[in-house]
Amino acid sequence: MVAMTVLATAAAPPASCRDLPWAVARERAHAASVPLPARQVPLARAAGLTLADVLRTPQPMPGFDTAAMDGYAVGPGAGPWRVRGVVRAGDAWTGGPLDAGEAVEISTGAPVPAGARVVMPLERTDRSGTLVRGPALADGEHIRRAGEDAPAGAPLAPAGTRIGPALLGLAAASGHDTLPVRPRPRVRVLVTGDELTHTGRPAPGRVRDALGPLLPPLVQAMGGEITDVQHIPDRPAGALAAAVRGTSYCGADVTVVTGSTSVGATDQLRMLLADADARWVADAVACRPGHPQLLAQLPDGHCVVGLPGNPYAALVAAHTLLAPLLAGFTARPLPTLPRIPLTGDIRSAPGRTRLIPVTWDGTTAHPAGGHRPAFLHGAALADALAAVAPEWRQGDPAPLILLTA
Ligand SMILES: Nc1nc2c(c(=O)[nH]1)N[C@H]1C(S)=C(S)[C@@H](COP(=O)(O)OP(=O)(O)OC[C@H]3O[C@@H](n4cnc5c(N)ncnc54)[C@H](O)[C@@H]3O)O[C@H]1N2
Ligand code: MOO
Repeated sequence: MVAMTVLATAAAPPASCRDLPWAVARERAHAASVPLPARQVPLARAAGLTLADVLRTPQPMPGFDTAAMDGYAVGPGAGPWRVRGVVRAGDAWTGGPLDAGEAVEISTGAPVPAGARVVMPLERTDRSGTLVRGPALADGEHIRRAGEDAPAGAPLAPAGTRIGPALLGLAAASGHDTLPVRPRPRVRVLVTGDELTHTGRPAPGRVRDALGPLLPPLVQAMGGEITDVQHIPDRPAGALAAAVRGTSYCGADVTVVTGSTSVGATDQLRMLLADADARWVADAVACRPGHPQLLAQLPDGHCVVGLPGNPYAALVAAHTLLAPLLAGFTARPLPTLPRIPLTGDIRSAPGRTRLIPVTWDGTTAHPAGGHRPAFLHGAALADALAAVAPEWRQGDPAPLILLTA
């Protein structure tokens, strides 16, 4: 908990973190967080989390010589082969090695008896009584040898990998029941703005809160977890400071404050952070929209992200500062952004990176729709946000942040 009394020495943000270039702001936000302690969780609770340690297979994969086709495992020789028995998936063959001229009927996934040279697919064989004939095949055909995908101890995935469905299946296939993970960083949201309403159509002068509904799924897609969305009145002054302080930040690792980043009478965030002797990471970013966004750390390390009240500006700012910060909490690398040719009715901005919602047809990106700071129309239809640098020219590639939420 941090005392937030007004200090005569309250520090203004240093010039070194003011108006950061957009790419630098992402890097600084990523470097600002310390990875959360690792814990072991069952596979069923690991989806979407981040691997905290290298994943190795404790056993060879496959674990035994396995038939890759339904048919016959045959020993040496050109045939015909005498069928000695049947092995189905899940069986253990106890009949000893196959000698020259011997075969077993076998199912896909069954253990191949020692001595088998190949598995012949059923549809390429001709059986008569206990004798089976088949084509000449190269040694080992249709047999998956033990350890040929990965020997015991082989690394399967590095620390920092996001745990998706395929990784869960791979972990299970190699014999793991639990995984070492970084938990989701916990994020609470404080929505400010006395003009905001939360249901129905807003009356004249009132504005419907767009960020309360937008932020929880966005944070989830960025690898975090929302603990709480609170609505904080602008008046009386001091309500926001008290809410930020909260009781041990309500267990959150990050506090996101919306709608208090500007310089108006009710925009208290910068002042309360300065009063609390916060360490500034980013005090405004040279981008459009989203310029007044900020990131600071209270003396005990708790991170506070300020998102502008304009909803599209807030979305841009969340992708600029919050996503890299959350990646750092889980020791994920800062994502490298694909660079895709961009065309359309776009103007770059001198000295600033413009963030434009775009659709991407597989080769070229195009503007998706309206993207003034308060309007989410383009973003709602977009595949990605394109980061348009000041020097960008029509048709040049631009880095894309893919929108997965
Ligand atoms: N004198 C200056 N004024 C402003 C500047 C500036 O540099 N100097 N910057 C402008 C820019 S750019 C932005 S962005 C905003 C950021 O202001 P705040 O973060 O303090 O946000 P508010 O002023 O409270 O709100 C701005 C706008 O957004 C609406 N809003 C707020 N919260 C929500 C919400 N949850 N859902 C929907 N809409 C929301 C609010 O009603 C305002 O219309 O400052 C400019 N001013
Ligand atoms: O840049 Mo503000 O962030 O225009 O909406």
